Amino acid sequence: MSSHRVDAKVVMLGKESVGKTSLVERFVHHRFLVGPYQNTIGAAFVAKPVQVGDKVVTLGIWDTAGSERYEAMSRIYYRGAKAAIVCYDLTDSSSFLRVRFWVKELQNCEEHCKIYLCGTKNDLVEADRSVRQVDYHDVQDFADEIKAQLFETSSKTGANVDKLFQKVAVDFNSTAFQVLTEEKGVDLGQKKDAYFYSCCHH
Ligand SMILES: Nc1nc2c(ncn2[C@@H]2O[C@H](COP(=O)(O)OP(=O)(O)OP(=O)(O)O)[C@@H](O)[C@H]2O)c(=O)[nH]1
Repeated sequence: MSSHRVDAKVVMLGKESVGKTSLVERFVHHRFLVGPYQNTIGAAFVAKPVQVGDKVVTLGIWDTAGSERYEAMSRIYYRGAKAAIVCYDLTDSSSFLRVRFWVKELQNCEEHCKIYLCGTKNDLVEADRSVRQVDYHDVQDFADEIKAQLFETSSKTGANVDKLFQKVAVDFNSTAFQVLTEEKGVDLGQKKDAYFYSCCHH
């Protein structure tokens, strides 16, 4: 298998500083970077193989910039994604408003993209319950409505991070998910430009 071979395109979406880069960093490099927050510009790509039973599913993860300034670009990155991890910060209710925006966007433009909702920074909530601004049950109701999976994670402690990406890989590998797959895989080496399609406008 070529190191560029990707089975499933996964896109990280969500308001700036909700912790998208930290989630990917924890999942791929098993670490949590401390120090001044650096916002993502454009998007970053990383591929990671995940063992699913006797198979290996390589996830190609696009970590998009959350800043609204880069929103139009994020639309380019979710094009053709098999899964979208839509993140919000459990301690910031405004970040959940962006979740609704991205979910609508995906429903309108990428109907075959499976949605995962991810409430981040759960360590802060565990340390002090009063900082929680987004209720678990409210989000679970919303997740049921849109047929999405819900995870509450902490990139600091690692809680639920592997579980989230493992679920993405398992779902992709499942028959139900694969019938939606038009192509078996995308070779980034050959199809780099394929990611720069025009985006969906309303
Ligand atoms: N306590 C805690 N802090 C976190 C966690 N995840 C991210 N952070 C912090 O939140 C800030 C933003 O994290 P990023 O991962 O850069 O956020 P982002 O969503 O990629 O931001 P953009 O690139 O601007 O879209 C950083 O200071 C992180 O250290 C977490 O699980 N727990």
